[in-house]
Amino acid sequence: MFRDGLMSGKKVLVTGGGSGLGRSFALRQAELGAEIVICGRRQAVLDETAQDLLRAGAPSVDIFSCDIRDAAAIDEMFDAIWAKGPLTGLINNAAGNFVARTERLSPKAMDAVLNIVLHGSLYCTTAAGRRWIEGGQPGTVLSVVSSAATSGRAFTVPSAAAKAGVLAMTKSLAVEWGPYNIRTVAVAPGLFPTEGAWGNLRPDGSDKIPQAMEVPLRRLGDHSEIANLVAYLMSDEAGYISGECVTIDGGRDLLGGGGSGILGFFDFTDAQWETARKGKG
Ligand SMILES: CCCCC/C=C/C(=O)SCCNC(=O)CCNC(=O)[C@H](O)C(C)(C)COP(=O)(O)OP(=O)(O)OC[C@H]1O[C@@H](n2cnc3c(N)ncnc32)[C@H](O)[C@@H]1OP(=O)(O)O
Ligand SMILES: NC(=O)C1=CN([C@@H]2O[C@H](COP(=O)(O)OP(=O)(O)OC[C@H]3O[C@@H](n4cnc5c(N)ncnc54)[C@H](OP(=O)(O)O)[C@@H]3O)[C@@H](O)[C@H]2O)C=CC1
Repeated sequence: MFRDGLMSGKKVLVTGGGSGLGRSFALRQAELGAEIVICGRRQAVLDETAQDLLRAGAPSVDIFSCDIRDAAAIDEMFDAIWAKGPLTGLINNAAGNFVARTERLSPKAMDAVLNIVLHGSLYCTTAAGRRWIEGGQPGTVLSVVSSAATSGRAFTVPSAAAKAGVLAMTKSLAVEWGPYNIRTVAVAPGLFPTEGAWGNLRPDGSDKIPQAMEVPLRRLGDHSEIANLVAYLMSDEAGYISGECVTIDGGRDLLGGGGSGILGFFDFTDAQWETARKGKG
């Protein structure tokens, strides 16, 4: 799909790059020739993925055990990265999320999500941007949000609020940092199975309909599809795209806009449609 070496000369930090979608983003860019840095809280996960990244072709891989809720730890990590050579890109991917009734959330529970998604992304973005501006270097920040950033989502309110903040950050900085040749972009994934998302967000009994029925294309996303989109957006081929959020969800968000009450219509028979047309449904 891409020319060989599309990402040669690039050095990209993927937060939460040890597992889930972040791992897939890192692997795809490694295949395309980028130097990769990943961070997360679990050292063993990072160690294992680092080996996979080298096998995939990354010219170099660095790993940092770093909790992105901790601004000082992030600064230390960025100093250590820069000591070996500046990043050209940052992917704000790490996230925390769980389903809960919002009125029952404790302040700590709200903070657990907001501190990772909103504060962590802002800390990492400013840590990179400050260094790029001081060094007169260009850069790209890609943040992984969700359609909840624009449409909201019941039962995951701290995550929806945090993702909305990250999207606002993306659009704001596209303007403020554009003159420094720093691009800020976002992707809004639909359903891409990962242990983290499915473990925290899809408890038994929560699926009233088969998951694929939530999606107009009638299937869940494949990691390669979003990893290719992310690689393109991180590459120089996307050099004139900034402040934009690309939704990659098989049309799911548009369906949500119709409300869950429309789901039954997909199985309507001709007779049912005829009855509805006559106002007897
Ligand atoms: C399928 C559709 C996809 C939609 C968009 C997808 C978005 C995603 O982000 S998917 C990514 C999901 N992945 C993860 O969440 C992985 C990382 N998650 C975590 O580390 C934890 O789940 C965390 C977010 C809770 C943070 O962990 P930690 O800092 O260790 O937090 P504690 O376990 O100490 O809990 C802090 C606080 O939160 C309360 N809490 C935790 N889970 C729940 C819950 N399910 N319901 C209600 N409250 C919860 C916990 O009780 C603590 O509060 P206090 O009791 O007041 O101390
Ligand atoms: N999967 C999906 O369908 C969707 C995903 N998304 C978004 O995509 C991104 C990836 O999601 P997904 O791969 O499913 O999630 P996972 O839970 O599978 O992965 C999350 C990653 O973030 C890391 N992480 C979590 N908290 C921290 C922290 N405090 N500091 C550093 N690293 C942390 C985790 O590593 P560790 O635990 O070792 O710290 C893990 O590697 C997220 O931004 C999510 O909101 C959006 C919509 C749908």
